[in-house]
Amino acid sequence: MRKIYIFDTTLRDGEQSPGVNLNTQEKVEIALQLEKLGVDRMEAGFPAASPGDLAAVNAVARAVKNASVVALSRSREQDIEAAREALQGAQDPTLHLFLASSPIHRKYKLRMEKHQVLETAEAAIRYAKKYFSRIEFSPEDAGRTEIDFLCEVVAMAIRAGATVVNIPDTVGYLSPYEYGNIFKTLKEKVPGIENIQLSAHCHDDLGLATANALAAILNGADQIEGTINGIGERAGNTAIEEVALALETRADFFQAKTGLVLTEIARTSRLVSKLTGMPVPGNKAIVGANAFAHESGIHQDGMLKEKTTYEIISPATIGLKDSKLVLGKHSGRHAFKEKLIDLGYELNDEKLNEAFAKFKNLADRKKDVSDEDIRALIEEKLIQTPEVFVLETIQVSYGNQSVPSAIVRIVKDGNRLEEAAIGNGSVDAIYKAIDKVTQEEVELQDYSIKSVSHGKDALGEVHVLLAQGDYSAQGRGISTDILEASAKAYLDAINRLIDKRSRGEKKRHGNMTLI
Ligand SMILES: CC(=O)SCCNC(=O)CCNC(=O)[C@H](O)C(C)(C)COP(=O)(O)OP(=O)(O)OC[C@H]1O[C@@H](n2cnc3c(N)ncnc32)[C@H](O)[C@@H]1OP(=O)(O)O
Ligand SMILES: CC(C)C(=O)C(=O)O
Repeated sequence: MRKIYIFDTTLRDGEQSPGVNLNTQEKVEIALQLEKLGVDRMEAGFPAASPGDLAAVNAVARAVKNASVVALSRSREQDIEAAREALQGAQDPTLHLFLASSPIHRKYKLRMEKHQVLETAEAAIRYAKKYFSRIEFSPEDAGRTEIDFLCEVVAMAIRAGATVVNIPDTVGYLSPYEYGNIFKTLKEKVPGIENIQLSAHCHDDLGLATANALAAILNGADQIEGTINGIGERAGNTAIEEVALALETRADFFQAKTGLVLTEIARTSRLVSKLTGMPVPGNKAIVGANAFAHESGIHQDGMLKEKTTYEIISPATIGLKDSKLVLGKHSGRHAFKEKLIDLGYELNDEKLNEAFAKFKNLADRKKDVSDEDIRALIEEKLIQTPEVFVLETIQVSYGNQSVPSAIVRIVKDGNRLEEAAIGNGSVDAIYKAIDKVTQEEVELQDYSIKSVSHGKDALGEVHVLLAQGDYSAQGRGISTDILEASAKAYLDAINRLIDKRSRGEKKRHGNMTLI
């Protein structure tokens, strides 16, 4: 199996993500984690960019023992000197020199002719060779460079002493077929190419960074450059975790592997996200929160029967505990029952069906149904008392300049009863309308509300305590809407009061309710 070297540039190209700025301590923390991950080379920064970056690269160079620390430099002596200073103390330093080679960059940015590009790059490599035994050279925007000129540039870099030649698709312009062909052509045409390593550096402007890196591997690339979570300039770089897992999962096809400690991937991803402040999208391959989460009933049923039906990678491979079955409106009974067992509930088929119907109802109104939501649903069911009054609908009118009003429709013995009322607030209006329907004279002694799950669509749980003469009862209501939860709690307490009264179950002692 061929070894593919991993050149991590999270601390350099990754840091070029707009809005990201890592201080020395943060760079060292990430570098040490990258070392645990087992990257072969790590680009720590661009020392000529600022004294702060020079110091940060130096701190990384001194901290890291098991990977080559790399510093980026333009093809200019002053940048090379800055990189030299920054890499002092490194066990195995690499200098990364670059100069653009494409017609657009030559004409507009560098204002150089082809021969000047060749001369400038050669002079820089030869100057650097006095100080560095490992030199990587990158013809920037190689992807849009005339192939014959690119061959000339690569041949020059090899003659001048580069040990790795990198082929950047700087603007993420190429298709995998075209990018792979560049490697094939260089291998066929450039003398001495077998004496150096060829590297791939791709950007994700067209969403092709990982595909292009894999195409490069299929056509002879020895090294892949990329970042954790795919962060980087504009749309980012090849995500290292994607390449590593593609090679691992499809070793049969690629016949190549990285030396990464794959179980460190999830931890590294979280650290990079935390310190760069760049959240990982939920649907991001390998490290996104949904990468091992299954929502639909048919998939969940398959997963419960045999995980490989819907998972090509085990979450343990990247250091995660387990896959997640996320309950939502597409879930089925198998997954729901499994979740209940996890949460400690064992219901018979009839109760399960009832709970499942309630769950589907909630899932229609709520994006994710959490464990707390399910507990709340089940417990509400288990402690339910006979329902004399059943809430059918409420309609509330509220404006900060008008008097709140509510209309409630309640079913009793199969008859629909409707009443309207105004109140000091929306809840007060609802409660007055309910009083009119139930004709029960009750005193609201306590009202509390709390959220039982997270997010804007969290379930709200309302508790009320009602008193009527010698009787008192608590009521509880749960809904994604707090007014509906309030109405349900109030009616629940009235139903319990009626139940207690019918059983002669008195009494309150002071503020204590006997249950
Ligand atoms: C594809 C990539 O990701 S390359 C890396 C990109 N990263 C960065 O640019 C981050 C760090 N950069 C910086 O801090 C600054 O750009 C610096 C310190 C390097 C240079 O700053 P300044 O001297 O103010 O120059 P500025 O950035 O405005 O312009 C770049 C100059 O470098 C030249 N240049 C660009 N690439 C190279 C190169 N590889 N080798 C030599 N010269 C180069 C440009 O032609 C321009 O030269 P000019 O001033 O003669 O026109
Ligand atoms: C410096 C080079 C490798 C680069 O980052 C690019 O071309 O994208």
